[in-house]
Amino acid sequence: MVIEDWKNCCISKKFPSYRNSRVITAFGWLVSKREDDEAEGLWRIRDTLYDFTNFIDKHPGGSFWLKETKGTDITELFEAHHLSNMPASLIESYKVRDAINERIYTLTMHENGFYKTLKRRVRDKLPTIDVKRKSNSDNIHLALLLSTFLTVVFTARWNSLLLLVLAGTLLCWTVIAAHNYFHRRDNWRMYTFNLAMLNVCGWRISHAMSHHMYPNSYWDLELSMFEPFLCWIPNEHVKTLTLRYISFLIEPLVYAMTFLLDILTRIFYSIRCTNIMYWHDLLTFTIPLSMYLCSDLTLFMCLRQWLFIIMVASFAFCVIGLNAAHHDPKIYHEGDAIRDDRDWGLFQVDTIIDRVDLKSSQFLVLTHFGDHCLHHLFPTLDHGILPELYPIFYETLDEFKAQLREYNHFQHILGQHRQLLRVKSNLKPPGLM
Ligand code: HEM
Repeated sequence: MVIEDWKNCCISKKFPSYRNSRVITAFGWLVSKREDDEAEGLWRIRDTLYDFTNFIDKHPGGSFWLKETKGTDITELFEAHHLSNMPASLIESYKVRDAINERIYTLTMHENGFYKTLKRRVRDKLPTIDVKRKSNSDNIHLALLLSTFLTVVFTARWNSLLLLVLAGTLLCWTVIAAHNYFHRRDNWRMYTFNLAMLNVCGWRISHAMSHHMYPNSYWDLELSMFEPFLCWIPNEHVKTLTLRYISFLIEPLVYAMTFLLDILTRIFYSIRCTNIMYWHDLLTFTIPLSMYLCSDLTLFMCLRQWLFIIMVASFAFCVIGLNAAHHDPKIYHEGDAIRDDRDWGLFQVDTIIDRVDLKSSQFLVLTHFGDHCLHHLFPTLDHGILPELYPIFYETLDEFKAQLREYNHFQHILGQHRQLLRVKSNLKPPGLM
């Protein structure tokens, strides 16, 4: 079979088959990953197959992670989600046999490579970090949650446009802060992510499993889910000339509709394929319900105001999220030249430019996807802890001749739009630009 050149994926030997589907969903991504990953119906870590069926319900991180990844290669997920050595020592007893075929992913995690070296240093540093920073995050999240509900109630009672916009913005910040929690073991805070029509399980797939593990590659759902409306892959086969310019016009609409489209796609997929709706999808209705119970508004008016709040939240979420770290012509995207050292951690560094203007405030970091590079490398760590890791992060980057790049928000917005226009691949890898 002849594979067109543009389908050569830089981090895997296969073009992900989910990209051939007409409707792209998080669960569809997992289904096709099971076909592509050479895991022979089991769980694959490096070149070994394991059967964790009896461990699913005992997994301290919650059953979701293992249940959903059966039949896939979990090498990167497994390494990035555990800092202690205990999980690695546990897997031996679940070993079945060696895999028949080679791993399809070409990223590496060698013991003396960048990621494993940094991870060892982070593991040693963690016991010395003040846990108060973690409870600060909890307090910020709780304050945001309460303010969101108070503001939606005041909005319904006083019918003010300003309050509607404020409610939408607070909802957006609550959702982003909730993202701090869904990368970890199951906890109540992660469900507050669902308040804006999104779903924590869907995002654990599209964000934690897909985007975090394979950012800016064909495997990254946070690229493919926005296509063809917004397309950041610098490739004329994926991004047509018309779309490059139309994307500028339709961008505000896409931003405002993202949350609504997320739930509509899940409903569509549930009707056409497999049900992926959960009891916690109902949590989003607590917002219109509080408006209805605490004001004299009719049900119709409450629903109208709620939709407006959701659209404001969606717009703010995209302004923050899509201009946070990953899109600029200097950032690695699928098709660009990649550095020779295929270390997974270095790949993360090359696909990110951090936000420099957030660093001074834990509130801003938590609500604006700050400290993004460290968060990608260690997703289960609280955002409050990450600043403490910079000295060892810089030291390790220097040793491996890599660099953490930083922009302010304005530079990111500019860069993201230049990336929407870019169709020529970078010929030099990010480290050598
Ligand atoms: C799909 C692969 C996996 C994912 C995404 C995953 C995810 C997680 C998460 C999110 C946590 C909680 C971390 C925290 O809140 O700090 C966790 C903890 C844990 N997991 Fe997993 N896990 C996976 C596979 C496994 C496997 C295969 C084992 C062992 C057989 C395992 C053993 C443990 C243990 C012992 C803990 C608690 C101690 C620790 O955090 O190191 N996990 N896991």
